[in-house]
Amino acid sequence: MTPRKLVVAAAILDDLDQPAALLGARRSQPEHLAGRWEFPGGKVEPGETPVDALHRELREELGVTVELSEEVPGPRDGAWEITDRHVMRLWCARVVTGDPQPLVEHDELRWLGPDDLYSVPWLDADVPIVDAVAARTGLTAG
Ligand SMILES: Nc1nc2c([nH]c(=O)n2[C@H]2C[C@H](O)[C@@H](COP(=O)(O)OP(=O)(O)OP(=O)(O)O)O2)c(=O)[nH]1
Repeated sequence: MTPRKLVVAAAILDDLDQPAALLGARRSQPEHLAGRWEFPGGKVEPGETPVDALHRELREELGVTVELSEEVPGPRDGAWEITDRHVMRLWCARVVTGDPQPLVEHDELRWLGPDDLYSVPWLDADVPIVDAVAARTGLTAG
């Protein structure tokens, strides 16, 4: 069996101590994923560490540098099963420099507060991960 590729992504929060909003990103490609929302990130390239890959992806996709905080672990050795070919690791983050823009792969970004966290059509695999981020960070309504 071919090992699944590792995708790294960020739950970008407006504030790491008292988060009130999570940054969602709408995919513009490929066609079968276009219009669905996800955590910005991408695949780890050979020779790259997961954390280096995440910083690179966020620079390329959103034009920002970030500070990473805790990882949000998934059930498969700390990773989340997102497709039959990919697993994903996810870290909480905050923007340090730059104003996030949908530069490549996305056509819209939106800060989602507790009341509208599920108002966008997340990729199916991301829904339980959004739940985990909300529970872990206290980003929940009320
Ligand atoms: N970046 C990112 N990808 C996600 C998330 N949730 C989720 O199911 N995916 C899926 C979408 C893609 O099928 C896969 C990786 O996305 P990608 O754009 O970096 O890679 P890709 O489709 O070119 O991958 P590949 O077929 O060439 O191996 O992970 C998420 O929250 N963020």
